[in-house]
Amino acid sequence: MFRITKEFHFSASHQILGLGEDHPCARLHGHNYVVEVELMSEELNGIGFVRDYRELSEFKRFIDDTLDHRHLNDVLGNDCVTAETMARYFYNWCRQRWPETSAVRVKETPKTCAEFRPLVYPGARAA
Ligand SMILES: Nc1nc2c(c(=O)[nH]1)N=C([C@H](O)[C@H](O)COP(=O)(O)OP(=O)(O)OP(=O)(O)O)CN2
Ligand SMILES: [Zn+2]
Repeated sequence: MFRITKEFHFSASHQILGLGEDHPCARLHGHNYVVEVELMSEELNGIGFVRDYRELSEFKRFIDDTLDHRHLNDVLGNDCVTAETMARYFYNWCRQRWPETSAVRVKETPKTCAEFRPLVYPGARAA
């Protein structure tokens, strides 16, 4: 099995409501987000790629156009924008375009990481 990853970076604000008032994340704050997209395949295409990293530039454009330097609660339309919910949101976005997508990780800080990975990897053939 082959596995490739590519990182994407953006900055945005959010506020997690429903936490106690004394919880710092209930206050408006921001992160320099790092999103890591993972693709897996048992086969390579004729070039020897799981998929050309350059094809993932569409995800970079999506992030820049819709999320970068924005307030995530407004963009995503809810007040529970956690690293976990973002990882699932990004997974679904990537999976619709690239069937080899196997997981997405979201890092809000250098010390934390949330991953969405379906329990059963649906599998995909190389494009
Ligand atoms: N399971 C989750 N826990 C928390 C999330 C999350 O998305 N999922 N988010 C936050 C905050 O939004 C933010 O990420 C702060 O996290 P925290 O680790 O508390 O960051 P700090 O830099 O303040 O941590 P230090 O321990 O002071 O370094 C909180 N929890
Ligand atoms: Zn936060």
